[in-house]
Amino acid sequence: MTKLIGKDLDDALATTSGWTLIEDGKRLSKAFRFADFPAAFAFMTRVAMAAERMNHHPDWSNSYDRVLISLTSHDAGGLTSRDVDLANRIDRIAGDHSTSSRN
Ligand SMILES: C[C@H](O)[C@H](O)[C@H]1CNC2=NC(N)=NC(=O)C2=N1
Repeated sequence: MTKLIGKDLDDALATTSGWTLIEDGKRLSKAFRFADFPAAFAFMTRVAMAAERMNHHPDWSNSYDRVLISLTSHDAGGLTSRDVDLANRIDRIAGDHSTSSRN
């Protein structure tokens, strides 16, 4: 899988919503907030199953009703289409859990 840089990275990011580039464009990051811990953990459970199906996994942390997610392709040392696909999949799942998401 080739690393996304420059215009290819910009074009791919244009398909995502609310994700922030960090670490010199090597990682995408987004913070989510849910109604409570059970809602946050239900979201994480669904994302975990999607990640396992895609064989592409997030780096994330959870504090009560908040989940902080960052995505990178460890084997490519930067961002690939897998990260963009997973970001969009995560947003669809979050939408099902009526969250207020922000960077
Ligand atoms: C062995 C397994 O296929 C690899 O470790 C996969 C698993 N999930 C992964 N997830 C992410 N984010 N980056 C990877 O390089 C990666 N590699």
